[in-house]
Amino acid sequence: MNSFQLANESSPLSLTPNFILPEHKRPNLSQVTSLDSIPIIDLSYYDHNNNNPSSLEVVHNISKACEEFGFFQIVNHGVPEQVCNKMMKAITSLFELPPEEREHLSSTDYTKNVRLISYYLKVEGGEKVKMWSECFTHSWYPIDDIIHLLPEKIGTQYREAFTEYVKEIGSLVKRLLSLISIGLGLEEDFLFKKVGEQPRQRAQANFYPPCPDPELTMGLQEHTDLNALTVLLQSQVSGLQVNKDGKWISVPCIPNAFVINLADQIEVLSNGRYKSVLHRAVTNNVHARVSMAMFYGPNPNTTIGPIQELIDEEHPLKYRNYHFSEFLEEFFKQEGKRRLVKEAFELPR
Ligand SMILES: O=C(O)CCC(=O)C(=O)O
Ligand SMILES: [Fe+2]
Repeated sequence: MNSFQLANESSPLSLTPNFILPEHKRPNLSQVTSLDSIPIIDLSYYDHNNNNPSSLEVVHNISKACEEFGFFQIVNHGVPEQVCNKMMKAITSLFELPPEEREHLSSTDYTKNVRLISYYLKVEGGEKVKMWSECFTHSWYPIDDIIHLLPEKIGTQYREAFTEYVKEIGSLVKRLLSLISIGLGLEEDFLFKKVGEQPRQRAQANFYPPCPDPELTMGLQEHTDLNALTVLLQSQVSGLQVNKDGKWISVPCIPNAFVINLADQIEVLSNGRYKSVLHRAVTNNVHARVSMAMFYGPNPNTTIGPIQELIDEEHPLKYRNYHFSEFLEEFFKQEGKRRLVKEAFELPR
């Protein structure tokens, strides 16, 4: 795959035109603020068997983060550091394979379970501008069915690391969904039951090589995640930015933390109370950056719509009910555009 070719050998600091965004789509990095920050939540203060003040505070802080930012980081979450490190190493090795060895994985067919993709943005005139990233994506449920789909070529290292990682993330997601359910005033297993029967789970390993001019291009264009909840692990190189009240704020790298991102289905289920917010990944010209997004979403046959208990006079019904498969269809229809997927299911005011 020739994703990161430069304009010519003698001028390595110029990008080929197919990576250069029109001016109004560029990251405008000088405008990004680090004054505001997404909350950091220490999960060790939560005791499942005890309604003590510190447990209630954890639930409260998560709920507040979901309302105000749609994003938070968690520390002391119980996932062993070495499991995460192994996963990051395996992803790095995958993207270090010579292009000809990973080329056969790339595909634009989104019905293919395992594939390497390059995202793009369609600009005026229908032209495609490539993002400065490569993403390796596949499902993660049920893990025993997936693991043999991961090609031999990418090695046992990834398979082994992923098998361990997935178990940890599976139970972390369950804990997070119960904390989020309690925060919404629901039974603690509510969201897990709603999303959890044969969920649609996708993993996406993102790779952002150093970019000669980070002001001209983007690692991943602004988007919201289409699933219910995303658990993101990032290497110690910053690049993720979250939109808060129209301003971009950067997400600092904290050792052994996960970034938790509420996605579209929870926004809809919570009738708009919890936010699925725009985020993007920018590049830098020094270090390669790697991240692993674990997307957790409903089965395509699941009916999604605002939870009855969260609708009242003050919070009138905001979205119509739909099968998640309809949502996916709309999502793929908007490929390459600034996606407005959940907006397509909003009810008129
Ligand atoms: O690399 C990142 O930090 C962001 C990744 C992301 O937003 C995604 O994979 O949906
Ligand atoms: Fe995302």
